[in-house]
Amino acid sequence: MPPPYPHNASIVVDHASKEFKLRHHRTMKQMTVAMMRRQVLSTSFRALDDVSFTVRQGESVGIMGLNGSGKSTLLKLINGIMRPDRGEVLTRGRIAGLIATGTGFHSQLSGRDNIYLNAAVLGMSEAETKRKFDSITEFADIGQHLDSQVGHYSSGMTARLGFAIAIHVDSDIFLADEVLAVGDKPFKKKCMEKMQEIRDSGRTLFYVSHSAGSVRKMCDRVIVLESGRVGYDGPVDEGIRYLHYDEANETDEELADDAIGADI
Ligand SMILES: Nc1ncnc2c1ncn2[C@@H]1O[C@H](COP(=O)(O)OP(=O)(O)OP(=O)(O)O)[C@@H](O)[C@H]1O
Repeated sequence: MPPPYPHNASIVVDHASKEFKLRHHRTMKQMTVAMMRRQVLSTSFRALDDVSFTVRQGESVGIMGLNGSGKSTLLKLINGIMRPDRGEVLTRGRIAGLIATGTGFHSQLSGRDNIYLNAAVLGMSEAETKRKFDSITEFADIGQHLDSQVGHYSSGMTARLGFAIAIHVDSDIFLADEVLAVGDKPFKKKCMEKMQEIRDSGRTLFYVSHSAGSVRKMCDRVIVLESGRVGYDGPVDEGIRYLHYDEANETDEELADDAIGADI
């Protein structure tokens, strides 16, 4: 990462913005009619608006905020799936993680074949994948479904396989988006333990979550996004207070996640 960025920076987001176009008409016919009537065909919508922060190597950062506030978009910029329209997003080292369940999977291939395919996409050699294969399948714990096509997997099974592969990539930065959203309780607990291990190994952890409990357990800093802007960036407890995510407002699901967070 070139100067003026700090030498120990792992992720630098520098005045980054990302816009999407919202089309108001879906079909060619609707668009033609709208054009003839001189109506607006689309409007721009800023999902991320002048976002800046730096994450040091080894920091674990929780990304929180309401639905649609731009968390996944931010992860996609960091992962390199998307580029910012303005500003810069720089990362140092190898990135792994689960940012959208099932991305990179080929639905007609078996779980077994997808492990090799997905691992290769994430930069693992065939020999490395072979070496780690048993450990990956043990973590995913999808049993006899390993040889069924992934298109027939439940969302939880797809997430299990995706997460199991991602944690076996030797990365410097680990991105996790809602990994706990679809897994069952034992799997959520296993994921949390694994992410704690990742954090304790000195890798950078970037963790999107709505669960105050798991962020409290996992992270030493919280960034809160509000309509695409950084609303808060600082210590975890204050961030959670900023969001008013106190126990009184939490759903059963969040309380269950908190319990898992407290378990480990
Ligand atoms: N490819 C896209 N095209 C158009 N709009 C998009 C696209 N991707 C995201 N958006 C919009 O950008 C906004 C931010 O979306 P994003 O998925 O980043 O939010 P989020 O904070 O991760 O939400 P959630 O908590 O619901 O997962 C949303 O309004 C969403 O509709």
